[in-house]
Amino acid sequence: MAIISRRIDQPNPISDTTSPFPARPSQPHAPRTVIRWDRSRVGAQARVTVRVASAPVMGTGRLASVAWRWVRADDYAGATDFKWLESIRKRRRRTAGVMAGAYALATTYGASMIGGPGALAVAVSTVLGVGTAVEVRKRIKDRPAPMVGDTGRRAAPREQMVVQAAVAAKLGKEEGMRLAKPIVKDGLGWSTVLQLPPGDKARKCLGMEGNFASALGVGETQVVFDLVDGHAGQLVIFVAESDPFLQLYPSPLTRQRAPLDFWQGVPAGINGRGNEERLRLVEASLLVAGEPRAGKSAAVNGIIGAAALAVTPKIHLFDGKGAGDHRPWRKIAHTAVKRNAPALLAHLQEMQAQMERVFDLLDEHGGGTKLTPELCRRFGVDVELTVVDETRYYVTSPQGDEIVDAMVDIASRGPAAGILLVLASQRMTTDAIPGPLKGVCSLRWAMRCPDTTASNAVLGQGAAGAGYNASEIPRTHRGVGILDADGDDPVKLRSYFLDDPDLVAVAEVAYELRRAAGTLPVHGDAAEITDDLASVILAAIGERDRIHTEDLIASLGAGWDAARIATALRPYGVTPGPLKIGGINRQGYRRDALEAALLAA
Ligand SMILES: Nc1ncnc2c1ncn2[C@@H]1O[C@H](COP(=O)(O)OP(=O)(O)OP(=O)(O)O)[C@@H](O)[C@H]1O
Repeated sequence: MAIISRRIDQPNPISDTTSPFPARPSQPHAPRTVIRWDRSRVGAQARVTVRVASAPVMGTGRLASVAWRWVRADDYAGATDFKWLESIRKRRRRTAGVMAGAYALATTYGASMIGGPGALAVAVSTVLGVGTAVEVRKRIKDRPAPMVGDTGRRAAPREQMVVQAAVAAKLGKEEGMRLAKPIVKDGLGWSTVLQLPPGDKARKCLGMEGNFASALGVGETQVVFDLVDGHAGQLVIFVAESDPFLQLYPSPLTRQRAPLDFWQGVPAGINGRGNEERLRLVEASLLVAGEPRAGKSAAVNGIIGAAALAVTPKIHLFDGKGAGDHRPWRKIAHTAVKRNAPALLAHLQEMQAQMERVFDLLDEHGGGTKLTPELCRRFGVDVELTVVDETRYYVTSPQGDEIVDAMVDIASRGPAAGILLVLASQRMTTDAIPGPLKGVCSLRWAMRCPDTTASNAVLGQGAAGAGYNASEIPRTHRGVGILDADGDDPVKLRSYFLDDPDLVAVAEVAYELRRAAGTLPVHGDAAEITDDLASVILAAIGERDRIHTEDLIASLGAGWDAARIATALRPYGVTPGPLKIGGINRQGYRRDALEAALLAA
């Protein structure tokens, strides 16, 4: 069904060469007569003639029908006081009778003045003229052409067009399809609520935005469907003026000059309706997946930036790709390790130990089952954010099984203790993101995926069928993804973007804020960041062949204790042993043992 009728200057379908008449032999020097038999034009002319001829009759009929409904007092059809209703009808019948009498009198008078047939013709044509005007006005109103707003730009379409587009897009049956709310200007577009025919479900329409956009004649990504709370048969339709996902949204973090409240959520990006989406990381672990160059690092950088500006969260970065995507954050990160699976395992085990400590604190102090900002201050603990980029590198390493077990534990129980996990992956296969791990990440962010299977692997089985398919995101829409937070319907958004200079600037502001708050990590300076904790320990041992654990702790600085050193070195098979230094026998470490283990790793 045509929704927006457009004038198309079609070529004459039956040209000279295809004429059904045999071509005349051309006569030299005689002007050639071309016979055009334009069937479509004849049809169009016939249609126009019928439409013009029918206008007076249809308009007069319409007038008569309105008059008749008025006399019958149909506008008071719902009234229950029949006596009162009958009095209205009586009054109207009288008025109609007076008007008909006046009309007859005027015609009779006209006939006596200008002659019978002439007066009759004037009387009839007056009525038909009014009828024609009514009909023409209605046809202009109903014409299915895009409305043009005051500014000359295309404004909201008419109700009828929206309903017709909904029918053409097969959102439901024609009968009973209507708008439940008027079309209103809504931000950078318009919106309305569609009432589906009884029995048709609005949820079924999710994912059919493309069909509707095609029927309406707008871009696929301009249309957003939303469900209406409390009504399964109504659908919110939003249509943006232009493609909201082609715009670049600079991150609001670039304007942040004061510590940010991480507990209020991380600004993630802008959805199809132009509204901001936030990620509540303190409630769940996040999985970000998508094909190469889809925008995972950009999304993750926004999260790290927010945590950095929040001043207190401790940030631990594990880069399985090794491309240095996290380089700007190293100044403020408590851990920044590249391609080192044993180091990740050690860190995860440390996070598990921290998780148990927090749960014990919560239990002992009866402070509830979840960490809150207030409890953080009371217990002197901080949120710990671990970001693992290119997870596949780690889960397929020799430590893979242990890493997956630790990740599953942290992803499922950690958020309540402020131990947060963000995993990013280019691959969605089970070797990259094992099933149990996927199951416990209740925040899932699918950037463009290569196919529906991959998209479902991130968003869950059946997500594509329910209208959420990240493989349908155009390749040009980098940074656009579908965010599925348990408990809410998934939402499409474009992440905020921090270009390289912005990243450096935000990291600089975060560094200063952390310095003022006294929350910079012990190394505190980019130059001191090494690839993993074992290297940090080796650097702290320095030129000494052997060192007692307590001297090593003093050398490493704040944030270190015997347990942390032991956890960091365990994956390398390095354990403390009794060492006699300066005549004192205590537990300590040998430099050569650690060097050998690091070389072998
Ligand atoms: N939200 C965004 N807005 C605008 N452009 C973006 C956005 N996100 C990503 N891009 C563009 O896409 C490019 C690739 O993004 P990014 O490096 O984040 O992808 P990736 O998925 O991490 O890639 P890889 O898997 O190869 O590491 C960026 O350099 C940037 O130009």
